[in-house]
Amino acid sequence: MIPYKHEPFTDFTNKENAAAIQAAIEKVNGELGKDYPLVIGGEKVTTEGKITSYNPANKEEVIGHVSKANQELAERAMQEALTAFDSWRHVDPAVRADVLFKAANIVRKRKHEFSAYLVKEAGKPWNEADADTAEAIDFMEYYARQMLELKPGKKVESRPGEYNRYDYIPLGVGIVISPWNFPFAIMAGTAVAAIVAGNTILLKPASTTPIVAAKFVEVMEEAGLPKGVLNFIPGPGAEVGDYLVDHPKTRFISFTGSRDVGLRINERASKLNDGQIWLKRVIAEMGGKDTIVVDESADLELAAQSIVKSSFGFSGQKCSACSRAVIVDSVYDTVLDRVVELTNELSVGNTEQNEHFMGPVIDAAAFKKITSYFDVAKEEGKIVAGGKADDSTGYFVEPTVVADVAPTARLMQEEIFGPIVAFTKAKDFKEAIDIANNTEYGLTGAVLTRDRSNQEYARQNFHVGNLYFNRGCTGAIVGYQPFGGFNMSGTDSKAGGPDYIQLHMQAKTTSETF
Ligand SMILES: NC(=O)c1ccc[n+]([C@@H]2O[C@H](COP(=O)([O-])OP(=O)(O)OC[C@H]3O[C@@H](n4cnc5c(N)ncnc54)[C@H](O)[C@@H]3O)[C@@H](O)[C@H]2O)c1
Ligand SMILES: N[C@@H](CCC=O)C(=O)O
Repeated sequence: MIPYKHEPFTDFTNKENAAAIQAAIEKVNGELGKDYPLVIGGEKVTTEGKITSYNPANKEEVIGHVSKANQELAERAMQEALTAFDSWRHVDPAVRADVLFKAANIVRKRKHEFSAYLVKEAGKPWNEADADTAEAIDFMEYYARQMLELKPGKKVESRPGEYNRYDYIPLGVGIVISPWNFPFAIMAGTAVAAIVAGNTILLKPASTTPIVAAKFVEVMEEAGLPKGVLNFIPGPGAEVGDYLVDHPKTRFISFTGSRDVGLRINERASKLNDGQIWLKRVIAEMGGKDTIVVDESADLELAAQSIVKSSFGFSGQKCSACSRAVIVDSVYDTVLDRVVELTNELSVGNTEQNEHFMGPVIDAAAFKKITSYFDVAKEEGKIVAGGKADDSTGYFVEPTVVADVAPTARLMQEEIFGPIVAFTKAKDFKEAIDIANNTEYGLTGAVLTRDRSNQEYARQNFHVGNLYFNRGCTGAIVGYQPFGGFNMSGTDSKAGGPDYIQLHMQAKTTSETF
């Protein structure tokens, strides 16, 4: 077994690589508008009602149509998943891991094609699409190895005349509900973790990005996953989601998305329904309101670069994105001025060619929500860069910097999920950390400092699941920086970490007396 190493990112300044992704985008352009079925018990099911996926950079362009599940089809998928569980749970974990290794290799060979779909369907710039695809490969490679490690169980002690074992067994049927912002990595990662652990699943991707999910389902079939283990049921969250969350045979729910939907799922899952004989397990990775703190000892150029990259990468549409910069008084103006300079250099546009740092935001609803914060920004601070938007062809929002915002202002508290960063001044480092902690979230954060005592103070007191020093707060790598947050950011499941697979399993003690 080759030791796990994360999939390298593609260097698109290399002409061959640039030509390869361009060719993949051309190929995808030739496939636009196709129909994709549901997959239930291995059977391809086409429905009359469809979810249509559009290019957010070009509102008129249809990426594809996906059949739409309703409650009846969701029930059929549940029955297929229950049947498949009876056999899949007994399949040797090494064989289950092999399916993931093979799938990772299939994706690796078609890497740019997947990234091209992410460019077209989610509006990702090339580098962000490439990172999303690389992360999907990483999840498959990493969780497969994790399962092999767990296969023999964990060591427990035995007394003379006694043989004790501690083994992990799967849970049952899981509902995997994924967001649109990492339409490949998070969707595939949450699905394969559940599957390799021996569970069967119903996968409900976000309705804005179902095509890349449909492509992934094809890969899993090609990799040899038996029928009924992965059932693909895109559909409206409220209708299909609620039905399956409430279902008495649902054993666990793996959800990644917003705070409000996560809370709804958590609440509904806690209610006992007729025929239910277990407590449902909920894995919920939710929103963020992430802060970068800069003190007076920091490399201020690095600080400015880190804030810009973390705030505006993929148009700020990451749960990890920096949306608050808390800067100590003495260097506030210097950092703010440099961030404004760097922000003014960024370009926004269609990312089909590699010309723009930022593409569109995902859809009309996101555009409306994000731009509504421009008025809030004018009330609560001063817009010093950006502040304009254009939805005539696609949903383009300028990267926006808002200065002099109070720590408790809406702009500093609410998840905007777009390219807007608010700046706040702190009188000293301790106050900066207090401000960083004053939201209900606790996902990521970064501290730029050369002062070791400040760094250690932050390590102990900055309450986030992923804390970074002297870099930005986005871009966790599977197996290197396990990812998940505290408080309203979710259950801190730490995707891509050594404890993740176990969340999809239960431990069984057996004790034999001789
Ligand atoms: N913590 C993390 O790891 C992480 C990662 C990515 C995104 N996010 C968060 O996700 C959000 C953005 O994604 P989004 O807009 O897709 O989130 P969302 O909550 O609107 O949707 C997420 C998924 O839930 C489904 N859904 C909606 N209503 C449902 C219901 N009643 N029952 C079951 N499922 C339902 C949606 O269809 C979608 O598939 C942001 O808040 C972001 O911070 C968190
Ligand atoms: N894991 C990603 C964020 C996922 C949420 O959107 C990061 O670390 O930037």
